[in-house]
Amino acid sequence: MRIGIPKEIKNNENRVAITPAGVDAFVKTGHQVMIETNAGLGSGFTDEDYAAAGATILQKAADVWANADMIMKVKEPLSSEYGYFRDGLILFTYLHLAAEPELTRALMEKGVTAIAYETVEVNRTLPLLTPMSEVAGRMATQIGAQFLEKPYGGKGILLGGVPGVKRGKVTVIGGGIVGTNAAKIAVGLGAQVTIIDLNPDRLRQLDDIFGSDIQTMMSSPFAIAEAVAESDLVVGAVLIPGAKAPKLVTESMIRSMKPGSVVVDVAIDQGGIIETVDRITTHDDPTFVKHGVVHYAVANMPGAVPRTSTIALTNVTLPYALQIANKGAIRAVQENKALLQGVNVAAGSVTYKAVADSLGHEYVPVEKALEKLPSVL
Ligand SMILES: NC(=O)C1=CN([C@@H]2O[C@H](COP(=O)(O)OP(=O)(O)OC[C@H]3O[C@@H](n4cnc5c(N)ncnc54)[C@H](O)[C@@H]3O)[C@@H](O)[C@H]2O)C=CC1
Ligand SMILES: CC(=O)C(=O)O
Repeated sequence: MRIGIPKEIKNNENRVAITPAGVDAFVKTGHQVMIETNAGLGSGFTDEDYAAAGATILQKAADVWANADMIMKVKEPLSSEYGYFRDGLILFTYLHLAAEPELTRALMEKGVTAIAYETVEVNRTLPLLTPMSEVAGRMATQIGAQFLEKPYGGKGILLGGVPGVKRGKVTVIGGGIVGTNAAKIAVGLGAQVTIIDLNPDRLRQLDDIFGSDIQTMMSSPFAIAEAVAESDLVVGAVLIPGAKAPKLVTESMIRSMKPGSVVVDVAIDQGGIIETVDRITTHDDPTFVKHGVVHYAVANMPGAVPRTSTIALTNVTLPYALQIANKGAIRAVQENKALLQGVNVAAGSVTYKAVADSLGHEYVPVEKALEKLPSVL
């Protein structure tokens, strides 16, 4: 199979979908890898590194897209890339389609087989989301702590306090991978940490992990309102796989926070859980202030630490990408249930139920959609 790796074009997105080690693995199993020039530079990998591993370096993104059977990316294609879509193309990347109606329509209209990293599922875990959630969770507290500083618009507190001065309060809503990692850093800084989740088993696990370092609370509008009002920093870390995120933090809850407090809505890639976050922000201009509260809503947080993130991401995506390359997309997803659950769009239909429901499209089970595809894929 011919695998194409374009350079990422999202604001400050310095990750790349493959490392030289990944190229080596593809080439050694008989595949061809084409990579856009300088695609890896932001992550510290040069064209020479990729060429030495056996990749062909192409000067233009258009040539990478046009010559590849499968495109591997990090972030969802932007509108300027929709023109590269074509019938039969396999796209393997983060997609977050519940928050991307136009992209979904373009993939459907052009007959792309779109496999989303974030919905590949193994035993109710999301192995291709996990490493980036680890990165974003850790960053969320680090970033929140920075924006609490006065020069960054915050109320001017140190989360850990100092002897004789109260510690700051951090509320993490959603105690999964992002939430646990945000809490880890917050506890490490010495903050007072509350984690809110809907799943009692998860709350028990968190209690076992953190002991008396944190407070756990069952999720309800009442509990969230109470915790948010008292918090210096709120981290939004809820996920309902594939679906648009529920708006759990309302505008009146944000109004109840003290001026200079900070909210970091990590779940923004699925639409966000904070009602007052009405736009995605970028690493260039990451915050805005509403009701006196600093809002951070960057949808590609790990893009700011690309070296760590590229290696962590490709560690988990490569084994699945190799299966697609070795067997073709149809047989690979038929033989691997985890990968099957990654298929969001195929043969012009939405094949992931939560995405179809969120966007009002008809849901077509993957197996049925695959019957319409030519067996060469
Ligand atoms: N902005 C960015 O750069 C990044 C964003 N993310 C996003 O962060 C979000 C969280 O991801 P993960 O932690 O990996 O998901 P996860 O599935 O590990 O955790 C989600 C948690 O939310 C909980 N939950 C569901 N409904 C809830 C409710 N009503 N109230 C409280 N908790 C609720 C679940 O029980 C689960 O524990 C996702 O949208 C993911 O895509 C992940 C990485 C980077
Ligand atoms: C998960 C995701 O969308 C990211 O790492 O950018």
